Amino acid sequence: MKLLIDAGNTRIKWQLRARGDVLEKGFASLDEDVGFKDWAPWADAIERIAISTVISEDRRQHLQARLEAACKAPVIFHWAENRRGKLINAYSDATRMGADRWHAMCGGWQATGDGSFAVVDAGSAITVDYVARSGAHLGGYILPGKQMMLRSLKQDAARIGFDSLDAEQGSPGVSTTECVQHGLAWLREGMVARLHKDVSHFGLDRVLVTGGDASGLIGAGLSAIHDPYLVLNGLAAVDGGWEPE
Ligand SMILES: Nc1ncnc2c1ncn2[C@@H]1O[C@H](COP(=O)(O)OP(=O)(O)O)[C@@H](O)[C@H]1O
Ligand SMILES: CC(C)(COP(=O)(O)O)[C@@H](O)C(=O)NCCC(=O)O
Ligand SMILES: [K+]
Repeated sequence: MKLLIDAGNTRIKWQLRARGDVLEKGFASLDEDVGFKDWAPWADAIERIAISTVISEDRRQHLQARLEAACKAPVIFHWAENRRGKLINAYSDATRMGADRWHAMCGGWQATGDGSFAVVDAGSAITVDYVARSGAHLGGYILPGKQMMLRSLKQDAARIGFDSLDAEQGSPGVSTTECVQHGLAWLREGMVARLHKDVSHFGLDRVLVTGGDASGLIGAGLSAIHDPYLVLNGLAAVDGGWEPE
């Protein structure tokens, strides 16, 4: 049995797999013991732990130590690579790319076969990456995520005080709360429109979306396949021995 972990800046996503089948899965806050309790019953049966992460080196070491204390299995970290199979990273220095972006692209490639695709990961930050049918990564974007935007408005402007409000509409707001929350919806709509334009411009066959705020983008009209575990699918393929050609 294998434990797969995608440790992002906000949450970890995990799955227990045996012979490729997903037996258990879940989300947990990185700073709580929730995930550990969830998979504790299987601790003795876990033979290997594979991790894709973008957290700081301090937090990474802490996570590794906790896993090693809870489980005898080896802990293996996988990072972004120059290439894997036909998939070729556009970064000249692949070590600078977030492992989650690379593994999401690997998951997209596995799901799409020889098709081209866009991957959107709406997590702490939002990332967008485009992959051509040949497997060439065309590049991507990094944007602040929903909570990051709200936090920066609250922290960096003295007189923006607002409440939470799950605004789906981008109509002009008539209070601070509405202006901020409708502003987010407005930005989402703009992002979705631009993404659809790029999909047509680059002739991409499909869009895959993941991350905690994926449903917000779908609500704003994003035409995409939603897979909350996309990064883990790519990680599983890489850890399972999918050969870099
Ligand atoms: N239960 C939840 N806990 C934390 N964030 C959540 C939750 N549900 C949805 N979200 C949203 O998901 C985002 C984090 O997405 P996630 O994919 O877990 O990020 P990361 O990969 O950076 O850890 C947050 O910005 C938040 O808006
Ligand atoms: C952009 C990210 C912060 C997204 O991570 P997340 O928000 O999902 O936790 C992460 O992929 C990262 O730290 N990337 C390193 C820079 C790069 O990819 O170029
Ligand atoms: K992520």
